[in-house]
Amino acid sequence: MATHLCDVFFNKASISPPVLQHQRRPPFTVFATASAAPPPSSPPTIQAKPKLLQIIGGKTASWYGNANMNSSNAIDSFEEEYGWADLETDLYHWTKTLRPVQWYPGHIAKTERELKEQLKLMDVVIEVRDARIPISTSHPQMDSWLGNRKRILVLNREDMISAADRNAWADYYSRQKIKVVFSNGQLGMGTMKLGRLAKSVAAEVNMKRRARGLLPRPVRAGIVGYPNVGKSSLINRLLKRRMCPAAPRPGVTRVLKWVRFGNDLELLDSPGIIPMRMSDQSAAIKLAICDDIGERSYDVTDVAGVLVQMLSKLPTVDKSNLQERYKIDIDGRCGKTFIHKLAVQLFNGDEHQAAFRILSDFRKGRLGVIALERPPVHFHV
Ligand SMILES: Nc1nc2c(ncn2[C@@H]2O[C@H](COP(=O)(O)OP(=O)(O)OP(=O)(O)O)[C@@H](O)[C@H]2O)c(=O)[nH]1
Repeated sequence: MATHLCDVFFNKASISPPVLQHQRRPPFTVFATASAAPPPSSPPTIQAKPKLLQIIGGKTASWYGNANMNSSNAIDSFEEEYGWADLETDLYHWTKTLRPVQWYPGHIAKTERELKEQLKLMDVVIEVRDARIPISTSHPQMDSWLGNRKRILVLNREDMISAADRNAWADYYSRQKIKVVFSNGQLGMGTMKLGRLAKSVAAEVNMKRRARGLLPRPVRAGIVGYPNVGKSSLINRLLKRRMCPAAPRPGVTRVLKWVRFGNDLELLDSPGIIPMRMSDQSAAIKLAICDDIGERSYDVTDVAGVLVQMLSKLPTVDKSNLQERYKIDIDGRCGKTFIHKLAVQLFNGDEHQAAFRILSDFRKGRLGVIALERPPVHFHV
């Protein structure tokens, strides 16, 4: 008999989880040569959870509601509190027994093949990630595909995370000397900076061409990333024209398309790519929650159940808002019970509809600005 989501929650203590994805994956280096990608097939190592969670991002333990404590008190109390690493451990156990999330439609396989070819033409790659889940939207093979090619990292949907989340990520990447642009593809914030950065790369490329006696040419920038992270919207914002189809569901862009941006740049819009096998199911469930993977790949009730449990545990979420919105107690022990209650209350017992309502509220930002990831505890410099 399949283990129920709630049983998993209560029985997790006896099992050791593997090292979580965000603790495994080393960062890449932008505009540089270092940092080899981890072999995609390397088996997960078992590692004990660190005793003390170090906060990256120059933030103090006040993140967790202890604003007035001195540092030693803060650390003592912080150790006792539930943090991001605990959440990842729980997530591993919650997702372990659920139907695996897998999505690799034909157009993605085709895109992957074509992108590898087009990469040879690109002077710079603009990699777009979802700011709510920058780790889960980083493709494990991207480093090996790109090699030493110049790269600009964009965390899009910045409007969906808090200033504290943003600061934590900005600090995390700046410590690794990675240039990151935060953007809002819907309203256009960050696109001017992105345009400037891409054009400065263009200038560099053409300087080198001139030095070799070649005529200048428009620089080619490929925009790549997971489905539905906002690639086409960013291009439309950059061009100030609706040149690429954009819609609130993954898999809208189906073909690669070059468009011209001024005299200096050519931009390639590409369909979202995703690994053929999602070995990290915690990451996969976050993609499903954020609508960054096709809906046919997951069970909506399972995914909404995990979301409820995450919301009830996340140190940055105000639980009273949720209770007020749905008029149901949220205690974090069983997301599916919550969904069942909501179904009875509002949808004549239809749990699918109730689950969909919760996911849609989260995706539309009705539950507040909520990031599902924070920078890893330890990282390579
Ligand atoms: N809230 C918010 N929504 C955004 C942002 N950027 C894009 N969107 C919305 O997200 C949805 C997906 O955007 P697209 O530009 O189609 O995403 P894509 O990465 O090209 O998607 P694929 O075609 O699946 O590869 C659209 O409904 C956009 O309006 C953003 O910064 N904030």
